[in-house]
Amino acid sequence: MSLVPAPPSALLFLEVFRIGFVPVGWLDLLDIALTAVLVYQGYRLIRGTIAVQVAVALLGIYALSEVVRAIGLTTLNTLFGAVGDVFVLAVLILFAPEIRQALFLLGRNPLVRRLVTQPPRQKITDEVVGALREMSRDRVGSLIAFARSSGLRNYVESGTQIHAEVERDLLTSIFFPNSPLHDGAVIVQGQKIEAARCILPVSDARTLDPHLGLRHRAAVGLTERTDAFVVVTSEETGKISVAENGKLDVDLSLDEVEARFNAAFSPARRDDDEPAPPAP
Ligand SMILES: Nc1ncnc2c1ncn2[C@@H]1O[C@H](COP(=O)(O)OP(=O)(O)OP(=O)(O)O)[C@@H](O)[C@H]1O
Repeated sequence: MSLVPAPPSALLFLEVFRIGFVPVGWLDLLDIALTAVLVYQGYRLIRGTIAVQVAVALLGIYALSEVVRAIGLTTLNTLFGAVGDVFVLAVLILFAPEIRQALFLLGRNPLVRRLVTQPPRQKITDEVVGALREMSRDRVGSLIAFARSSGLRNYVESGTQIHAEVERDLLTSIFFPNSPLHDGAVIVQGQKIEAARCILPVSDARTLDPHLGLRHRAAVGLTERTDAFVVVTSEETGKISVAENGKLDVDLSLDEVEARFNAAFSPARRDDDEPAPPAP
């Protein structure tokens, strides 16, 4: 009895049909489909260029070498063998521009981009902290809500849709006092500023400082109903506050805000997050 485990391909091989006495399995079908896609994409890439003629010539040489080998022409076979040794190198050199373009296109594929690029969270943090620094210094009132697991669609729809990158200059322009969008809240979902001028639910919690105005109460109100993370700059004092889980922390430094932001969006934190308390 053999103790050597069967190769995975043998385990996965499930016969679908037979061509004569040759069994065809799911793996073969997958293999054929992937090869077809690859060849088709390669063809699309070089279609209409001189590379087509080069590819045809190379295929011709390859076919000829196989014929020569099959019928046993020794001298020619040795010659083609020598060519075969440098075949891969020749393909790489001859098709360098096409290969570069294919890799470039592959890198632009959203699926691959997701795998190979870091999520730009740090960039968002930097942009937001930069905007908060400016708005706090210039005493510009602002209210920015960051969606986490609870969707904020209802609130997004109450405002003006933007769907733009999170950038410091855009945030400061939105909240600039003369801007038509400065009233209300900005909502960030994922990597985008989804909307501005959004109306958030106002908290009437008696535990809040009675001097707090509507901007801060709206920040708390949203976090009572959802697990959003909200930052506020006060127009009156320039202080920066963070609202989370129905609580407001006032007068935080930029470093503290950054730490809170990073903690709120770290994957570990998301997993152990308590659900937001129900709306009162
Ligand atoms: N429900 C709401 N949703 C979103 N934004 C709101 C809401 N209510 C008020 N605001 C925003 O808050 C602004 C009013 O701020 P108010 O002065 O009452 O608050 P505050 O908490 O004292 O803030 P600040 O310290 O900046 O003055 C409004 O101009 C508006 O932009």
